[in-house]
Amino acid sequence: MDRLLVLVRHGQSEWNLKNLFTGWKDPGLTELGIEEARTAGRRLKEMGLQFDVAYTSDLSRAQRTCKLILDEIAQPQLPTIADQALNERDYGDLAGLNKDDARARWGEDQVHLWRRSYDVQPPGGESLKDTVARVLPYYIREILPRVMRGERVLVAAHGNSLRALVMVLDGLTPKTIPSLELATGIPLVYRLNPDTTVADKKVLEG
Ligand SMILES: O=C(O)[C@@H](CO)OP(=O)(O)O
Repeated sequence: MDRLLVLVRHGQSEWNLKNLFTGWKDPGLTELGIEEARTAGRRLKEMGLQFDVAYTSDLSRAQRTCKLILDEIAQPQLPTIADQALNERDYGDLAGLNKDDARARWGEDQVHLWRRSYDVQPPGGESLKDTVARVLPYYIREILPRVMRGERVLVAAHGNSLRALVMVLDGLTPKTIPSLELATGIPLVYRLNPDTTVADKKVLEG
């Protein structure tokens, strides 16, 4: 049985381009982001991958990425479930601020802690730990049972909601998670063992 789970971060957004903290704000994709999403779809197509269901967040950059991928793999009508549980980490009061301006104001180290540490919350927002606490139950309840039944599942979501999932799948720790960066539009192709651990992981880049 093929227990296939593919994770893809959305293509470049307008706010990625402007270097703004985004979180639950809802900017669209840039031209490059659209192209990255199409390229992700082409890579999945080259691997001969098809899906039984897709999951995405409540935010348009992930939904558009999902749609562009499904168009590319000729599955435009695939059942797609959008849920807030897969949204980006809520950046709280940082949302809309320029990341370089934030470094100038609060210092490189503090901004890095807010962006990449496991348990430091940005002001008014979620730490990665908080994000894991909402993404993981949704994964266990909604997504994992399908994968274990042999349904092939695509998840198009966000840098930090997917870092939360990859942390669990790859067995990363609060110490090792800060160095994990997920590039836009690069599919992570997982195959799971019958006990839900990872049998195989491929990163579809280049
Ligand atoms: O701004 C955001 O919401 C995220 C993803 O773009 O940024 P960061 O990489 O800083 O966590």
